[in-house]
Amino acid sequence: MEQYIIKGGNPLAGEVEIGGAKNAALGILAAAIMTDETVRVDNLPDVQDINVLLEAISEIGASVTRVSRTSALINGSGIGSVSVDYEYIKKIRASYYLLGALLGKYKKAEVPLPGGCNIGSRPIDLHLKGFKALGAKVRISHGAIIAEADHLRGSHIYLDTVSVGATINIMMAAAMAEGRTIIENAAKEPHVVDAANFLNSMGANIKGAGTDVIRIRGVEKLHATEYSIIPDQIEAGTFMFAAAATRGDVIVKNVIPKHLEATTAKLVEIGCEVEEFDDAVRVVATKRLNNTNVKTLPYPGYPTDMQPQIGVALAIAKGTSIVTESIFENRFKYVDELIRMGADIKVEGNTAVIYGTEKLMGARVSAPDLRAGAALVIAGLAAEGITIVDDIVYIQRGYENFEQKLRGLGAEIERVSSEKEIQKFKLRVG
Ligand SMILES: CC(=O)N[C@H]1[C@@H](OP(=O)(O)OP(=O)(O)OC[C@H]2O[C@@H](n3ccc(=O)[nH]c3=O)[C@H](O)[C@@H]2O)O[C@H](CO)[C@@H](O)[C@@H]1O
Ligand SMILES: C=C(OP(=O)(O)O)C(=O)O
Repeated sequence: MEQYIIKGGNPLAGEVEIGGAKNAALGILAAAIMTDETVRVDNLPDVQDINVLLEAISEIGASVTRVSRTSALINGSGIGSVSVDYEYIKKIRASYYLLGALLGKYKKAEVPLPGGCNIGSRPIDLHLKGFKALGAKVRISHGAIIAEADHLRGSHIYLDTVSVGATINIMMAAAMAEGRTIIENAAKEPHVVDAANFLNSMGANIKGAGTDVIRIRGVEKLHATEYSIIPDQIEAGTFMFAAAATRGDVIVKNVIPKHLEATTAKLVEIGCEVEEFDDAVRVVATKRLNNTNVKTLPYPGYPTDMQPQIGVALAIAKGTSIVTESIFENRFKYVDELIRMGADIKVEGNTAVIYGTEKLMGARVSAPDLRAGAALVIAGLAAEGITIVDDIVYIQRGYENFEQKLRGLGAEIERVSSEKEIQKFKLRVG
């Protein structure tokens, strides 16, 4: 079991390069198997979830060639099975994208129920409702979802909750259905747009992605493409809050500033300077942060995947802040760990009332999930003394070279796996 050990107190300073968006890449890699021609995907993030999905698609017969750390060639012509039976696939949320991809291409898919971070009950009823509207029969058998159809036919689908996963999944299946599909109340996240752009580059006919009405004209075949994934706005936002919480000065490079608007607005509100460039943002925090209120919402609202990170910053801000989580019911698990570091936070239902404290103290804490884990690392960087974060396997699901990137900004952080290494770090940092 690996841990991060951190000596806090250094303001982060310098430049950090952001990788490709995990949640866009997961949809795009699943969609890549929808053609029998070779697809090249660039700017893949080098994270655990991507490796798991690539293994899963090669397990069903697709050929996957890693041409570099961040690029892969995928050819779906050899797929011999539409049944995804891979022991790790259950661990990732995005395994559900193989349903839409396989159903669209082969009109049949059998995929284990998805896993992912335990941040709420996370039903996939809307995905299944969409597949059914396209004419598929859907059943659950022995922990797997089986969806099949003689023909998929375009349909008018209204999503009663805004869902990123359902929007992308239905878009994939509908891309190869007969006729026209309209998805209403679609999610507008940048990764929805990226998945649509990718499918269009393969010959799909999808219009309106990025608005709440997506129109899809089904095509019979998709073809080869070369595509580069958008930058990860959540990784970027995490570094922006790390800069803020440590009163640092960080240039976050290779981003699309427009995708960071909600994060930037909150950083400015709590007293940071945020300078925007064409493909970078600079975050400067020179004094103690101010309090604010924030509510998570679908894009372009403040992202739920950035909720724990702002929670940590507000824990050391002046005054009282209120954080409302409106997407997932179980996303405050980092709060108990933060309290162990000296934070003063009360959670009631989907609201956390954060009474800012002057400083946090290093402690041994556990990452309860991906973003909460990253937030606890930020807490450790801002805290006085040594913090050890356990269960970093969650963090590795979504952050590439996290500790190297932080070290590049002056953080004292090591990935360790034994008591001996912990002692060595403590001796070194004094
Ligand atoms: C792999 C991936 O991209 N994960 C992201 C994706 O998760 P995921 O695709 O699971 O999230 P959704 O956007 O689907 O979920 C939004 C809300 O809709 C509800 N819902 C969703 C589907 C459904 O069939 N029925 C239903 O009720 C969920 O419980 C939740 O309350 O979007 C979330 C919201 O931006 C992010 O936090 C996750 O990081
Ligand atoms: C919650 C996340 O991932 P997943 O949906 O894959 O669990 C995330 O990326 O923050």
